[in-house]
Amino acid sequence: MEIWSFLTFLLVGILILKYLKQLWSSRNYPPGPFQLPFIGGLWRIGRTFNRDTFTKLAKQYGNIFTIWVGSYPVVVLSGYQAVKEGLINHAEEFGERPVTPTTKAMCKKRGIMTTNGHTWRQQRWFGQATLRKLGLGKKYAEHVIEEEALGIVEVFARTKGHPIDPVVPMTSAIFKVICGVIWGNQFYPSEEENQKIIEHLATFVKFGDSIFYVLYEMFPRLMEHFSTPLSSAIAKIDKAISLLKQEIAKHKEHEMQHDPQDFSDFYLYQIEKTKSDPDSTFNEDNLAQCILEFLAAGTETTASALQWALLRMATHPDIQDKVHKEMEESLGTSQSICYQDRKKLPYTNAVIHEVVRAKYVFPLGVARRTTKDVTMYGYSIPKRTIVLADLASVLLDRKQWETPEEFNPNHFLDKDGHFVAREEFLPFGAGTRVCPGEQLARMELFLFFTHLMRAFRFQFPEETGEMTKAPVLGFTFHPQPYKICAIPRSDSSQEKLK
Ligand code: HEM
Repeated sequence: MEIWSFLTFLLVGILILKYLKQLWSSRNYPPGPFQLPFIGGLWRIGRTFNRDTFTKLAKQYGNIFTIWVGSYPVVVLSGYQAVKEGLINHAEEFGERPVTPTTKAMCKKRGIMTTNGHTWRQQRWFGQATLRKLGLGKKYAEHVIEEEALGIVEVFARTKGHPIDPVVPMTSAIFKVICGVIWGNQFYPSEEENQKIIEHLATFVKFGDSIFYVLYEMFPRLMEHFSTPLSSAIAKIDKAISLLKQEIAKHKEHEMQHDPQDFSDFYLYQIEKTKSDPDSTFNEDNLAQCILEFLAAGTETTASALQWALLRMATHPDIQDKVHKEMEESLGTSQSICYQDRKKLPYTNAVIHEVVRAKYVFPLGVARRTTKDVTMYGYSIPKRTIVLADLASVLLDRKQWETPEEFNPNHFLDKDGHFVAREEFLPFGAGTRVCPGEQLARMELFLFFTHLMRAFRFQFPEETGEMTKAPVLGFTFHPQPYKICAIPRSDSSQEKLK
């Protein structure tokens, strides 16, 4: 009995000492909620992420604060000045991604989003340069987007003004754009294969939203002994990767490498070119991971932004009519719309930017990690600390935006109605890890939105009650499910606008 009492005292003593050591070592970090044993400052967050919590914490502790997740410090940057100071002025020091138990198990140090160092530099440089080539240089992506935008106009036209939930058609059209950029038009995976990949990705996203994700990050060794959704999520990711590898093999059979047409052609050519370089990280494992990341990062984000856009147009018919009128006056009878046309459509362009600002789809971006000890605003942030840039706080920053809580396209217009690019507009992050798909996403948003606005007036079905405004947090912030009517624009309605 005595030995058990002694061991219990010893264990409690060790835990108390560990806890006190943690409290002591946290004294130089930016301030934050009091740390309780085991859970740290998580008691202030609750089970699900809520924007107001971060706003309240920034108000209480300032624009840089620390939340302890168990014994791990997470430093949060809030508001434009702090995010700019961190991600742009300290770009190198804040330039890594955390390597956590989950990212290691799922991404296996491949691809762009969760890698660091040499692999990240090579994959990122190549990925970004190729997306740019396909998008802006050859106008290839623009062509793919236009086709899908016309496709979705057809889907809405077939509803003949009856209510439709836009989520599935919108997500599938955006998914196809990314597929078109990756695989080209000729060698497209079948609908069935695409569906399987979408399902595998959904399981992964669901795991990311669950409490098991947090528990696994905090206590990986302990959680390995339990059957959790992590093992199923890893299995799904592995299945998605093997499906993508089958597609890569089919692509190779067509020997397009010497006249590259799409992302996989360019990548396969790069593997060939660098095969005798011992430092090359170009291989099919990394290619499959990059493709998976483009599909995951590029689909729900853009589709959510477009869902918000339709919702906003239905709640602001005056703005919707102004957009349509500008398009009629500036584009006239021109059949096709191209990305360059945004210069002729300052109001429409401002509306699209305002949708993305006011309904940030990726509120906390993707976590960063410090590459060395950093001093910021007088606080010491040690090497390898996890940092979150609260991008939503930048897009809603009262010091930067005239009416941050309102949907106000004037945020992006000068007094003469010219479009103004704002440096506080950071929905794609900033610095060395800024979203490499930004150009593609901007093109998609512009072309999908304008094609839809030209063809339809969007309004809620008559029976729609009060809409719940709170967004749903999944991989992104997206609207609560809703139905909308796409009423074809008739000549008479166009006349009325004039
Ligand atoms: C509206 C659409 C999109 C939004 C709002 C968005 C937002 C973001 C944000 C906030 C980050 C983190 C940036 C940072 O750490 O500073 C990111 C990273 C990333 N995004 Fe996007 N994104 C969008 C579309 C896309 C598309 C279309 C693709 C690819 C086809 C893409 C691929 C990626 C990748 C690979 C990363 C990781 C970059 C790295 O770690 O170096 N995203 N995105």
